[in-house]
Amino acid sequence: MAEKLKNSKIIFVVGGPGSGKGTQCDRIVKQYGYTHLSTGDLLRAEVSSGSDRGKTLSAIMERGELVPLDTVLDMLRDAMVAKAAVSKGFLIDGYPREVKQGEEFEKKIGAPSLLLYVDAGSDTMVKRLVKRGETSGRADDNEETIKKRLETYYKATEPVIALYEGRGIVRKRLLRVVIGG
Ligand SMILES: Nc1ccn([C@H]2C[C@H](O)[C@@H](COP(=O)(O)OP(=O)(O)OP(=O)(O)O)O2)c(=O)n1
Ligand SMILES: Nc1nc2c(ncn2[C@@H]2O[C@H](COP(=O)(O)OP(=O)(O)O)[C@@H](O)[C@H]2O)c(=O)[nH]1
Ligand SMILES: [Mg+2]
Repeated sequence: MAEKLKNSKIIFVVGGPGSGKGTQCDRIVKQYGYTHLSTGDLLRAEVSSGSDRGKTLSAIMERGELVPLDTVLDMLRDAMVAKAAVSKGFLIDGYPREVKQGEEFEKKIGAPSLLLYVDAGSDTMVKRLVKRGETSGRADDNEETIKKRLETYYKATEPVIALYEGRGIVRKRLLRVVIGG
């Protein structure tokens, strides 16, 4: 199945909760026409479907914890395969959330050519999320869950950035030349 994805360009978009990943991805899609896949959105779609799996996921997300690796990776791969034929490249928003997620992705799908790091201070992230919570309807945009999400981010996700920095593919801004036009 992953055969179809062999030549796909992949960009990981990583940053804390509320750092602006979704906002940056929308801008990149408008300019470059990449396919934006947010793993958080894929998970929320499963929750809204009302399935048993969705109910388990929703409880994990409300605790601000990470969903089991295989669940996210299967959903992500299915979504990528569905778009492979028409996509110029993929913006994978909110993934990997932990080093292991990155390793498994590379084994099953392929290596990213770039990691876009969306950086924001924790006070800024909290303020934005509380504000977004006024209208987002998201069960995890409340102060208690936001605190947990930040803890999870600093503990599990920041090491992902260090890993890819070691490979020299982390960028804080996207240059036109990098994304190829
Ligand atoms: N690879 C992933 C992606 C998401 N999640 C879970 C934990 C997150 O807290 C929740 C929501 O994911 P989002 O990416 O939507 O969450 P963020 O906290 O980054 O918020 P945002 O929409 O602001 O990016 O889903 C996960 O376990 N594994
Ligand atoms: N002031 C300001 N707000 C932003 C910026 N980028 C995103 N936001 C807001 O911050 C909130 C979180 O952004 P979002 O893109 O959903 O972040 P994500 O959680 O990383 O996907 C939203 O309400 C955005 O409107 C920015 O550059 N400046
Ligand atoms: Mg988002």
